[in-house]
Amino acid sequence: MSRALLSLGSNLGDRLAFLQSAVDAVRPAVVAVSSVYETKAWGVEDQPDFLNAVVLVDDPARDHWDWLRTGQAAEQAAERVREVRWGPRTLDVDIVTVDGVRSDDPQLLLPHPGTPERASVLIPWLEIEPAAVLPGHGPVADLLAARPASDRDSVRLTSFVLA
Ligand SMILES: Nc1ncnc2c1ncn2[C@@H]1O[C@H](COP(=O)(O)OP(=O)(O)OP(=O)(O)O)[C@@H](O)[C@H]1O
Ligand SMILES: Nc1nc2c(c(=O)[nH]1)N=C(CO)CN2
Repeated sequence: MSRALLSLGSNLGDRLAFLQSAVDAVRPAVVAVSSVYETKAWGVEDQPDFLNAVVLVDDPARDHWDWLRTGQAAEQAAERVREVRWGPRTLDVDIVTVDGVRSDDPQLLLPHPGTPERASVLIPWLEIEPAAVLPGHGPVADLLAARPASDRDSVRLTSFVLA
């Protein structure tokens, strides 16, 4: 069993199409896909708004490294150019959690260390798993409640739909 939560982000080009391409890359394993949210950029703030979503996947045949490779292949297919840390990108696929796996390998940190601070991940995650728990950090609802209101307000539900 390997159940993973992937976070998807795009702020360059046809953002919705790039998010859809990531969902397509994991299609047979998809358990749930969140709505699409438009979010103010964190990290490097002077860049276009992102579209963000999360997808829950399950495939007993895959381990956490397989999910990383799949995400990176989707990023490459989106012709992502790696330039600035936290800078603009056609597609970002982060592996948020894989079962209860903890990893401090820099190639695959699990859970993804940015998660507790990112309303752009916590809000869509709660939408599809209201009782979600981030291993080592506690209930996702509590993590979101701990964020300043400005963070929560920087995430807006859109009417875009991922198929
Ligand atoms: N949980 C993870 N999910 C995806 N990539 C990870 C994870 N942990 C470590 N990495 C590594 O991070 C690198 C990718 O970094 P990337 O350029 O996407 O960072 P970023 O998206 O700018 O920042 P952040 O990781 O804080 O969202 C890859 O080399 C990958 O191996
Ligand atoms: N709102 C938002 N901001 C970001 C995002 C993202 O997905 N959403 N990804 C980044 C690069 O990792 C940098 N900043």
